[in-house]
Amino acid sequence: MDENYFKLLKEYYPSKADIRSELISLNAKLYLPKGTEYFFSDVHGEAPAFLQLLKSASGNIREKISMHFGETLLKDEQDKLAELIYNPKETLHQMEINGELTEDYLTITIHRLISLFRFVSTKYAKTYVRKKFGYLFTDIVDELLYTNDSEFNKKQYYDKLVENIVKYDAAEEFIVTITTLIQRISVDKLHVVGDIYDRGPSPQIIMDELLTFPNVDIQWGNHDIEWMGAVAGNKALVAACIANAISYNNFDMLEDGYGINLRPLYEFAIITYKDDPCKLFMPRIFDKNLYDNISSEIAAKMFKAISIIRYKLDGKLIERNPDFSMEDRNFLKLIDYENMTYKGEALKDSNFPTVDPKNPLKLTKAEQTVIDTLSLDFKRGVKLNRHIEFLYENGALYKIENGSLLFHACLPLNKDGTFTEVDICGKKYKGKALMDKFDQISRNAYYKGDEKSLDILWYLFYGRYSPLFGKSQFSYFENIFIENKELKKEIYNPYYSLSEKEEIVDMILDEFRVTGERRRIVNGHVPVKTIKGDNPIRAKGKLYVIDGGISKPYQDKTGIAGYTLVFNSHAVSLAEHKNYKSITDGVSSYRPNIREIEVLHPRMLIKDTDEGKTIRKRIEVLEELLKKYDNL
Ligand SMILES: O=P(O)(O)OC[C@H]1O[C@](O)(COP(=O)(O)O)[C@@H](O)[C@@H]1O
Ligand SMILES: [Mn+2]
Repeated sequence: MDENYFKLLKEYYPSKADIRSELISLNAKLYLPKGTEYFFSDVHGEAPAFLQLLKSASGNIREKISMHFGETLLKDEQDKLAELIYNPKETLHQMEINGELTEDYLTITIHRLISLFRFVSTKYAKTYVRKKFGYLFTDIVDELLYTNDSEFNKKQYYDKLVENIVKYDAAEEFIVTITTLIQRISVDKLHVVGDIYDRGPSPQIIMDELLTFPNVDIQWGNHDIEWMGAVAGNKALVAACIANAISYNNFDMLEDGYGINLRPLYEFAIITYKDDPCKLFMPRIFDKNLYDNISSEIAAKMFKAISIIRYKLDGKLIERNPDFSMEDRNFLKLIDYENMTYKGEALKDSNFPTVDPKNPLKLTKAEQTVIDTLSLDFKRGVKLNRHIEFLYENGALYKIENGSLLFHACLPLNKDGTFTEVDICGKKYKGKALMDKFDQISRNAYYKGDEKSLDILWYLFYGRYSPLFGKSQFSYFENIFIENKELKKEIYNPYYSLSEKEEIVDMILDEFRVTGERRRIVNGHVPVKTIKGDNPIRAKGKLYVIDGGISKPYQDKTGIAGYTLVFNSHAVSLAEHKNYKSITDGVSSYRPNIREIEVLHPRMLIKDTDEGKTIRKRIEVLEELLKKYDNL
């Protein structure tokens, strides 16, 4: 490192004492226990369940309450305290209505919350805990937290602080502050292994929450890249987002949540498909819209209208990208319009008023207007753009941290277990290089608006060798129009059977240079069918697949409401969530089944983590600075 570097660094440390003080705390920090990492995946727009799991730290806060108050509070009181921590505003509001918000209650509750906060934050350094403080009540929280009320000299001071919080009507705000802190300190890091978008009704609420979270990373899923591509300017992906959303009746999300004006599509659909009942396009309704109620009959017309537009745009994209080798997915070109068949199978619906058999990919003028206006809303939507930007800034195709290699779906493999070479713009990539290339292209699409990169985002959503998709085809056309199951089959990439083997997982971890005694891959994407005996733990514990179906439409298939992975200083554990209702209804008493999978002996300290490595490097540099200090 050259002199200039140290000269610059010296400006941050006005005296040698400053460096020494930093060195002392850094060296000590290495011996604190590692913070708790939470891994979620495939939350698919299910905001209430996700928020519940996040706020309760997958049930961990309830566990802490019972550890701390097990001998002094009845179970019912513990539940109530948990409920207050998860949803402070709503709980206090309800108590006020019930006339339960007495001064006594507020005083006792503040004491309890402080005591719990002290308990959950003991494993962290004071500086770390302080960093989590917001801007409200900072000094008061600090005093209460680090003053022991049993210290005789300070008892009165401590009690007066709490008393005056209540007296000056600040109790409710204070409770909200301290409960948020308890939540924040219980989850040090959040990893979302993809698929925040599609199916469920409110991905925008999940994103709003993630935006407030101090330490979160996202490994993009195929459904995220679809939305990212749409916002970046890929019209075929705009059509896909709208079609997926309407097929699940997510009108509130589109119009109220993201301000996407559906009026042009609506008008176009009711005119064009006036006498067509669009039976095959009825939306699947799991959640009712509160603000934007549209009848299923109209929704079906809109779904069909945008689907035809989608197939046309897909077809054109496939044509202009022969290197994608996706001609067999060019539905409208493959239809035999005389016999109304597709790949030899009869079409269940053959009313295509806007398709010209001689030029099936040509959008009518009205269709063009519809997709142009929708695309403009994707481009301009302030909230949507903030969310997508957040995905770009805090996300990537994969991440490596503390021995975990995280990616959403797969790494394309050949049947013999070797990495599949994928042709991108005339050059072949495989393994880690393939992931890095796709990552870079995803950013070029958004930040530079590069046309080819925009088309590659489409490929990442649907493509045969996309590491985000991992299947032979996405049967969104066949599922609607064709009876024959053979044509609908989506065949998984060999990754899915091969990754059951430890040596394959080791090979992938080696490829990504993930070292260490304990290392693992964490994936989402494929629902783990627990009812059928599927196991989320594979390859002798080196691969976890945590898509267990927080997504409501998938719970019949999985039998549960998903998995979350928790990695704290004691163990890597798998939390199995029973069902959606048990998460969102049993709010306060909710505790998932927790299985400890990798037990860590001795307890894992910061020095054993990636953060520890960074700290050690800092120490090295600071020690060097100290040596040179007088001569700089
Ligand atoms: O049940 P839906 O919503 O129609 O989705 C089914 C489609 O979703 C996919 O599974 C992709 O979505 P996932 O990434 O959530 O698995 C396709 O392979 C499949 O055709
Ligand atoms: Mn997925």
